[in-house]
Order: sequence, then structure tokens, then C-alpha cells
Amino acid sequence: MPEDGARLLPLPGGAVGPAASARPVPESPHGDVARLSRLAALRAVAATPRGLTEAQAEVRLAEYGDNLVLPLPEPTWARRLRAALGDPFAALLAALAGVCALIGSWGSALILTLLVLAACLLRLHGERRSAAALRALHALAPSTATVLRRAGRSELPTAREVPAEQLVPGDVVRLVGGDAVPADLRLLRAQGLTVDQSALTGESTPVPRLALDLPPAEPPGGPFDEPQLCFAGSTVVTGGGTGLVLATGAATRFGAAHQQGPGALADHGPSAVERGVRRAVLALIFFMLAAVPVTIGTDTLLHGWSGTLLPFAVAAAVGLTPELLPLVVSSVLARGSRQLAAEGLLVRRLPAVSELGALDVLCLDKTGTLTTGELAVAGALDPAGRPDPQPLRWAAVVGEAALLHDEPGLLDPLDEALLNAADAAGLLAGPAPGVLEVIPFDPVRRLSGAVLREPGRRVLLIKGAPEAVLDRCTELAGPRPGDPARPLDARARAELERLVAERAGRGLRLLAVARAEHEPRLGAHRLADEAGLTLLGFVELQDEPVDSAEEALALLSRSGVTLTVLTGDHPSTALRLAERLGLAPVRVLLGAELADLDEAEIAAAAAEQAVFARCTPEQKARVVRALRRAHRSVGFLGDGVNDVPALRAADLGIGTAGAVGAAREWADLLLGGRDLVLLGRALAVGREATARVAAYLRIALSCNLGNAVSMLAGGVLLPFLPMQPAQVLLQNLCFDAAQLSFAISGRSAGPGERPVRLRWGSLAAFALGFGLLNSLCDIVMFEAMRDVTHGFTAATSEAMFHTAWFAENLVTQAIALPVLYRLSRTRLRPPRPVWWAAGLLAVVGLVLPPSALGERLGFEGLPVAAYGSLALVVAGYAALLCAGRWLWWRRTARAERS
Ligand SMILES: Nc1ncnc2c1ncn2[C@@H]1O[C@H](COP(=O)(O)OP(=O)(O)OP(=O)(O)O)[C@@H](O)[C@H]1O
Repeated sequence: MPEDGARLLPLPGGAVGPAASARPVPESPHGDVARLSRLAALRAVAATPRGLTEAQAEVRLAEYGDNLVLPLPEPTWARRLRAALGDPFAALLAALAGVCALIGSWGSALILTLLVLAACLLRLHGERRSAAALRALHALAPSTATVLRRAGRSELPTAREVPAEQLVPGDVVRLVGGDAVPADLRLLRAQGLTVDQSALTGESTPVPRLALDLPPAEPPGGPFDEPQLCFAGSTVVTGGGTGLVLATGAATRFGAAHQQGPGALADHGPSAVERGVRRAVLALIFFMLAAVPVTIGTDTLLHGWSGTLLPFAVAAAVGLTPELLPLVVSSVLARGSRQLAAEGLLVRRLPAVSELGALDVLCLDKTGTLTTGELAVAGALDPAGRPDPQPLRWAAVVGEAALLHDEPGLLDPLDEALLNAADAAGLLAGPAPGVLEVIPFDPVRRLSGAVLREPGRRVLLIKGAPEAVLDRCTELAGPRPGDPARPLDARARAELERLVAERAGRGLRLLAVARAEHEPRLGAHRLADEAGLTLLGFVELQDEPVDSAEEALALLSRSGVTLTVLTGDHPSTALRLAERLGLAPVRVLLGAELADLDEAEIAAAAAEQAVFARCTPEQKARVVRALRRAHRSVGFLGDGVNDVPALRAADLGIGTAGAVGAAREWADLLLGGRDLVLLGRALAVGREATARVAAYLRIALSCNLGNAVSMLAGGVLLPFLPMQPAQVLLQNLCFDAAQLSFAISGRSAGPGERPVRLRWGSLAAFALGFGLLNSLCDIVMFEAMRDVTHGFTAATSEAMFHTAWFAENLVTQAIALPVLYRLSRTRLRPPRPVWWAAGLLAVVGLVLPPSALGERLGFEGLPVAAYGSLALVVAGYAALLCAGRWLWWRRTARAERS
């Protein structure tokens, strides 16, 4: 690195390091450095196993930048202005303004330029607020990493937590189970380390990682297969280790994949709202592309080509362009995220706000989520079910081994509880065990263990889920120490299973403890050693439900959210807890049974609030995926490393306050405290935001569709264009401005009875129905104006037509705003700003045309008869709109009931 004055060679992704060892090596995802020996790799990045000094880290941070895969939104105005002007809608408007200027339509060019400026300014403002909200959230919930740093060259290193974004190439970081790997690392040490790389490779089975000194000469199959490397974006499932940072931020493999777009990574695709918005935009663009040429073509065919047709086409195209749609949607979501932050929830991905609104199934992890995870030892039993302290002693020795084996992070809360209880009971009085190896807890195998050195033998101790341990046992320990062991036959096994089920049915969590003695030998633990074990007995643990869990689940249930528990724990323990919390599961399914069910059956079981027990992390994710494929909007609430696959698979991953690093990293939403009732409040905010987005889309789509049809009808029915180009643009500007009211303020009521879903089919049917109703009124107005304008000169009657349609259009849109806001009787009412905007829109429609400004825009004062017709048409429209809405409500209520 520069401060060492060494020659530099490329590191991954353009980072550079000194050329300490530039021997030719095979192609590797991280170039030369990744394939060097540990020592050579350290030299290549000018690092030491003792870590960088603070000063070195600072220099490198300035050089390589923050360790962020995606940079936080750029705060400078110049950048944002460029981005705003580069927006496709703004670009389209600017191009249309250019066309108008070219053909000398100065009024239209001016209005269009104003529209571009207004859209850009609004967008800039909205983005500034969203960026500030995102930065604030990021600052509140930084990801952290444990790094070795030294105050000076001669100082000793200390391990300390730093925000992960401050990591630099050359840093030495520590990993423990549950961590999100913070950068691309070359392992210097690894112990029982397995990582889940499914975010990078899609492969859900955790892969082992080793600190090989000389990696295989040929790189293995895929780019993520090198065993000595860990990649940003993966999760530590078991074990721990120490790694040298090779690349950070965008230079990591994860970062590179992100640059290629979200599809390059294992990603669950756009959210329901994102899909809805995208389709709405496409539909509006389609209206524009279809309606404008058809209108112009029809007009030319019927009445011949006129010079005003081109500017009219331009204006009509603008009128149908949803230029403020992205702004309104992102402002509504940003506002929702601020409200959630005020409630104590951190939104890590903006669309999560709308996912909350759509949420209709919430899958819940049990331990540490519905329960406190603060385990207390309730007792210990011998294999016959009699109280016996020995199983507790040996289980605690496994914990002690993890503690002694210098990777403190390997000690989980369960080990801590065992150690405390055994210590309090005086069971750990003897000399500390000689630890040969620690077998970290593996949520797939559901056990952990230790290999100990005892005089003349090597002792394997295993503790874990009773089924997992029993599968490895062939004998039962005798009632007293020194008594001969009994064989574990089928009858004894059945009795043990009954004992476990009976204790678990009381809500206790059981751990089985077993032991085996082997001849002393060198070498690491082998899976084959885990056979022929002797069962020592069980430890019983108690884990109390979180105080607010029952109230929160009742609130969510009343709000129309189906709840289902997915746990790695015993079925009886899970069932007992579910009942205690007021859930009424109809059945309990085991993770292993999922293999025999297809996705529809799994989804159906989950929808009936089944409890899924003894699930591996991948089985939890499978249930979530099955529900998503059944078109449910699925949330997952979890805290542990065994929840990460499900958190990633869900539409909305929610991490609890005490979630491990990786779970926090992959969660879309983080609870700020233990109070689960927060979820109910969050639901209300999400539903309101989604209802607003849905209302905006419904109204924008139906009014634009109505206008497109009316333009076509006007072209056929009238000998002139239905409105002048500048008037079309002005009307569009007014309607856009009124729709901005969706993005500002309003109140948040209760969560409402049902999730708010954006179903494209229903949105399209709505737009078609209410859009056609709108154009029907326009056509009636055209017909009425024929009579009213009878006897006036051609020019005057044309101007009167324009005036009447302008006024009628704004007034009917003003009525549509609040009336179409509510999708069903039970949904939230329109907030006050929408009413105000609607009122203003109607006033502008009526007051502007007869004003001096209106005259300059080509409007003409209307005779009283025209106002009479206008009043009748508007009243008819309002009545039909309310009737249509009533029919729609009935249809929605029926659909919701079924
Ligand atoms: N540290 C540990 N050592 C040994 N066995 C453990 C340890 N932690 C959990 N187990 C056993 O493995 C089982 C599965 O654990 P896992 O962490 O997958 O799920 P869980 O903690 O029981 O429940 P949840 O999935 O709701 O968090 C537990 O029920 C317990 O029997």
C-alpha cells in the first residue's frame, strides 16, 4: 500500500496491493493474491496477522472508499439534478418541448418546459428527503465487523467492533457463527467454519471453509468454490475464523454482481408494489402510444390534416405520461419509512413499507423471537427419566470447551445457560478439560460437541436435539457412574421418545447429551466418530414467551394476517408455545415431512396456521417460497442464523431487536425493541402507504384511460380538436399537482381489517370501468355542447367546447380523487390533503377559463346554459361514480370473504 512505499499490483476489482509475490498463478476470482499462501497473501496486501494500524486503515479508507456494495445516495445537488434530467419521463417531456419549439408552438413549449422543471424540482426534493431518510437509517443500523487494529506499529492489537463500511483491504477480521461476511476474505484461521453462500450462488447447503495454506493448484469449478475464501454476501453458519480482507465494497464479488443488476444475484425479484407500479407505467405508456396516433389518424381521415394536429399529439402524449408516478410512489414510501422509524422500526429497503401493507402471512421463528431466548436450566434427567446432574455436567463441559478454545463467539446463549447452571450446582469443580477440538453447533445436524483429551483416550461429547443425538447412540448409561451401559434397543428408544415428547409437551426444551471414548489418535474429528455413542441423559431448559407476544399475535390475527410458526425445536414444545400464545394450530408438520409434500400442500398447511417443527434453515425457506408461489404476501420474523434463508426468501424479512448480524443484514425491516406489538403499528403504517400507492395508481390509470378514449371520441365526433395543445398540458399540470396530495401528510388509523394488495388484474378492471365512465360523461358533455354552441361562430363555439371540456375534466377528476380513493368500505378514508387538492382542482377548472389568464390560453366565456349542462353532467357523473364504487365495494367484499 502507498504508505509502505511498495510497488502495487492489482487486487480484485481494481484495488491494488504491493507486488510482494507476483508468481504466475491460475485464474481465480480474486486474482493472484487469493491463491497465495497465507503469509504471501498478507505480504501482498502489506498487512500483518496482527492487523493494520489505525493510521494505515485511515489512509486505505481514503484510497478505497467505504466498504459499501451500493454507495449511499449521493448528496450533491449537481449529481441529483443530472439524474433528474436523465429521468426517462423528464427526457420525454423535454423532447416534446423541443418539438413544440421547432414547430413554433411557443405556448406549449413554455408549459412543457415548466412541467419539466416542476417534475425535476419535485423529484429533487423527494429524493433529497428519501436520501436523508436512508442515510439516517443507515447510521442508526450500521452493520459491524470485529477487526484487529493497532494504535501504532509497536502497539499490541485489540479486537474491536467497527462499522463494516470502514473495513479496508489488509484488515484482519474475526468471524463467528451468525455473522454476515463483511468483505471478501482470505482465511488465515478457520475452525468448523461453514458458510451459506446462497445469496451468491443460489446453493442453499452451507459449504465448509478452510484456512488452507496452499490452495489447490487448479481453482475448483465455480468462482465461489475456493475453500480458502469467504465472500461478502455470505453468512457464517457454523464455527468461526479469522480472515484477511482482500476486497471491499464494489470490488467484492457480491459488489461486482450487484453492478450487473439485481438479477445477477440470487434475488427474490421485485416486490408486489414494484411490479404493480411497473405494469401501471407500461399500461400508461401503451395508452399513449396507442391513443395518440389513432386520434390523429382518425382526425386526419375524417377532417383532413391540420397544423394543430402535431402540437395536439405532443400535448396528448404528455397528458398521458405518468411523469410524477415514480415521485409519488417513492415519497409515499419514504414517508411511511419515517413513520416507522418514529415507531422504533428501521426500514432497510424502501419497498418494505409496501410489503408490510400487503402482508397476509407472517411466518414466525420461535426461539428468540416469540420466546426471550434467555434459557434457564430447569433440570437434568438420566436416560430413565430420573433426576441426575451428570447430563448437565457433561453438556456444560461442551460449553466450557468452546469457551476455552479461544473463539468466544462460539459460545451461544444456550451454552452460557448450561455453564451458569452447572457452575452454580458445583458441577464444574475439577480441573478444566483438555480440549482437542470444538464441534460448533450446526442447525442442520442440530448438535454441537467437543473432543477432549483424557489420559489414554480421546473423548467425544455431543449435545443436541434428542432425535439427532439418539440417532448416534447405541447404548444407555447406567443409573450410577461406573454402572455398565445398557444397549439402546427399539423398546428403549420408543420409551425415550415418549419421555422426550412428554417433557416437551410441558413446553420444555430438551437437550440430549452423549459420550464416546476412542483410542487416542492425531487428526481432526471425523463424522464417522459420531457413532456408537452412549446416551448420558437429558437437560431440560425453559424459555419464556416474550411478554408482548400474545397481544401482538392477537392483533395481527385480527388484522387479517395468517400466522404460522416455523421452528427448529421439538414439535411438542412448539405446539405448547403456540397454544399458550393463543394460536390454534390445526396440525404440526415436521421439516422432514415436507419432502413428501408439494408446494401447494405446504402452502395450504401454512395457511391453516400449521406449526412446522424440526425445520432446517432450508426447510423454513421452503415453506416461505411455497407460500409466495401460492400468491401470498409472506413475511418472516426471525433472529438467528438458521432464519437467514427464510428471511431472504420472504417478501418481507423482519429481524428482531436481538437478531444476529447476518439476520440483521438480510432483514428488510428491523424491530427496534422487544415489544412485538410494534408489528401491529407497523402494519397500520404499511397498509396506509400501500393504500395510497394503490389509490394513486387506480385514479391515475382510470383518468388517463378515460382521457385517451375521450380524445379519440372527440376526434370522431367534433370537426375540430377537443382541446388546444396548451390547454391539454395545463389540465395535465393541474391534475398532476392535485395528485401530489397523495404524497403529503395524512393520518395513520388502525391497521384496518385486511391486507392491501396491488392486484394488477383488479387494477386494470377498475381503470377500464371507471375510465370508460369518465369518457362517457365527456361524450355526453360534447353532445350537450353541440346544442349550447348552436348559433355561435365556428371559432367561438370551438373555444367554448374547449372551455367546457377543460372545466368538466377538472371537476370530474376532482370528484374522482376522493371518491375513488377508498377501495372498500373498510379501507382508510382519504386524508385531508386529498380533499383540499380535489377542492382546488374543481375551483381551478371553473374559475380559470373565464379569467384573464384563461382568455390568453384560448378559453371563451360560457353561456349560462353551458353551466347548466356542465352541472347536470357532473352530477350524473358523481352519481354514477358513487354507484360504480358501491358495486366495486360489494365485489371486493365478496372477493375478500371468499
Ligand atoms: N448450542 C446448541 N448446542 C446443542 N444443541 C442445540 C444448540 N442450540 C440448539 N440446539 C438443539 O438444536 C435444535 C434446533 O436448533 P435451532 O437453533 O435450529 O432451532 P431452535 O433454536 O430450537 O428454534 P427456532 O428455529 O425457533 O429458533 C434445538 O431445538 C436444540 O435441541
